[in-house]
Amino acid sequence: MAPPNISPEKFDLAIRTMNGLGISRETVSPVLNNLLELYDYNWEHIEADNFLVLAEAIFDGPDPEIDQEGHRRQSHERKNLDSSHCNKKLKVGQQSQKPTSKMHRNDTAGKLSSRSPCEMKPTRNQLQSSSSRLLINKPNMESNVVEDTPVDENSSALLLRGQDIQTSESPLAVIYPQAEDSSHHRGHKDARGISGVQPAADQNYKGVSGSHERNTIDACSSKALVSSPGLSSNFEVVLSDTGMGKLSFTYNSSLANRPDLHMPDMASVCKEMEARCLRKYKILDSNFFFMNILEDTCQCIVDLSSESSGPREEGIVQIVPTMDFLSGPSVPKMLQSNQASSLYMPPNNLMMPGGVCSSSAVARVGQSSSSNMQVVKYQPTIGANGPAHDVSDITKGEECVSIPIVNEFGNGILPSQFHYIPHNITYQNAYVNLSLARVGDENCCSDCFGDCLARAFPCACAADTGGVFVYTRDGLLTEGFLDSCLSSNATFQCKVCPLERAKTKVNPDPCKGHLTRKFIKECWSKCGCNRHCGNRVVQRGITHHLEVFLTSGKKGWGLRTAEKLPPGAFVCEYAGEILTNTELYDRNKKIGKEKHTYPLYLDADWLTEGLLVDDHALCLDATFYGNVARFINHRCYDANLITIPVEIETPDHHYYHVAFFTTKQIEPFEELTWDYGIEFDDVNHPIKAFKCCCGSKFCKDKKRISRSKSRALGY
Ligand SMILES: C[S@@+](CC[C@H](N)C(=O)[O-])C[C@H]1O[C@@H](n2cnc3c(N)ncnc32)[C@H](O)[C@@H]1O
Repeated sequence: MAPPNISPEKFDLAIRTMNGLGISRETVSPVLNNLLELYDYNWEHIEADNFLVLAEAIFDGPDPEIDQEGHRRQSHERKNLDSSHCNKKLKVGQQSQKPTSKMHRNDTAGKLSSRSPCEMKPTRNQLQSSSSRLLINKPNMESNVVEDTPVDENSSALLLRGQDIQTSESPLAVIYPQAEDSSHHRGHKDARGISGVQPAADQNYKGVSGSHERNTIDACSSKALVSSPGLSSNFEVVLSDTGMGKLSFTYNSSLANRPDLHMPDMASVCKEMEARCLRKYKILDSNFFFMNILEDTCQCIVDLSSESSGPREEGIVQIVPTMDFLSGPSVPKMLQSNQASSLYMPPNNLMMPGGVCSSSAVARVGQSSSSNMQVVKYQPTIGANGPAHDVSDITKGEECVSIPIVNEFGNGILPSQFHYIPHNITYQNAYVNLSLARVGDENCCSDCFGDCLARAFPCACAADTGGVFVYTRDGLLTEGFLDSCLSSNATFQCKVCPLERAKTKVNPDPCKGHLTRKFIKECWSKCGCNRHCGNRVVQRGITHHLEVFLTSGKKGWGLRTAEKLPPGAFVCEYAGEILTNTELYDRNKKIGKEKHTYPLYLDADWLTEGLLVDDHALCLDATFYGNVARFINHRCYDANLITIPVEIETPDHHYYHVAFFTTKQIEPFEELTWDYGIEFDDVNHPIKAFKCCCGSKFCKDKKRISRSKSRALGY
């Protein structure tokens, strides 16, 4: 009961606030009474900072009697400390001058010293420096415990959250070993397999949340890690050649002595973290891998640690050894631990716990324990982490129509990751002059209105195509134009083309020649017509129903139409990053010959470009940023699509669009194909040609044909 001479409301509030910390009324009452007496029933000091003085007085007591419920709540709270709490703890640790486990050690809870109230009231700094037992946090409205407590939400007052398990040692990260029930991980992994299917992931999340509550890991940071050499309780993520950067996950030293201590394997930690991220941060992306976060963190440190303002060196960080459970294209290439020493030289002078070790020791670490991770420099691969696919619409709403991903094999496989872009975007050095000033009167029809195709006479925009529009009123290519495109397959041997000129430098191959191309010239924004003008087809984007589908053969993914298409119909343009040829060579060198890449030279007018050099010649690369065209597979000669260069916003043909049109009528669910113009016997090409499975009777891949003939003959 509150003494009669004090406000029962205030007394109750103090009790409730302490209750919120798991401290019983029986414990609080005598301490509060003593405090009131000490402070002459002046509530101001006691109420300050959400009864900080009261809580401190209780915790400074010899044996604060915390009731069973309080214990339960406290341990529950401890297990649920999230990283934001830990960050606050970090601040506390940084401010700390000399950690002591208690304030006023000689005082007792029930009998406070006779110092004056001013002397008695600990300053916030004092309190913080005493925080090795007290975790101090702002009111956390997410916690049930604190929610019960009336707290001024606007107040930045600190709230004591009960006794903390922290010791005065403050490891960079503390991982409490848990006996894991792995069953829920399996569920999570399964959910990951069906990318983009949100309900499944969500279901799984609900299913495992209870067990996660019990297994929550405290991960607090406060100051530099003091790790014991030889102690096997470390995860190491070492960065950079010099070993200057390092992520280290180490057991709290008090736990390191526990007999049941064991280092969980990294795979389990990653799985658990993925489950937690799903639960806590609602990361439903089925392609989310915790290892990628670690890798990104390392990459970020590497990036920020360099003063160089040069272009970002991607993929500098690689984590070894392999994490078998992490498979799929989004995962950075993980090396098998036994490959680590042979394929990738570990960095010299790698910092290890307790000092610098030799590279052979590092190699041993890489090979020996799945708990240790090294990060070594390697040949960059670009775009290791990519966005997840939306299986219902790979375009993510970027096009006027949805284009689903269809896998009829039920194996859950999805296309490799890339960023969907409906239009080309410059990568870095490519120069595309889009200025209005460059579009002269002869290159636009500013005096037109409405639909140019409705005019009695073709406008200026038809001049390039012989004074006739190439489109019909139905939005199809005219038969005449389509035929002329199909028949203009003569190649020209260019003596001055960028490929030829560059052959002694990066690319040693002589130019094999290019097709002479007919251009489409569309009306554009500088014209007077409207967006629905019949001479604007490609720029309006995809209109037909298409599907990205997994082919039954060895071609991987392909593109097909879901509707019947007439000849001359626009399907899509080839969208990707606009690169200079030099950038493409560099990129391909890094990617390696074996990987799928999606480049396309913008070579349709190289003949008239004069002394075009590789730094200026352009190409499109849809490997990392692209649209559905990147899925169109090759077919030798009798493909049902043709690419046609399209001039829209730039009057010269240095940069242009590449559009796919149907060459014939195409039935619903027929695969869309185009002839890449590949020379399958060209062994010198920087990109190794695939084994063609186009199925055409005109197939150019002679090796494949002889192989299949041999098979048919039983050799
Ligand atoms: C532009 S991508 C086409 C999309 C690719 N199939 C995919 O799964 O992402 C080109 C790659 O597809 C494969 N490909 C395309 N046409 C093929 C064909 N006729 N036979 C075998 N593989 C083919 C080759 O691996 C080639 O490098």
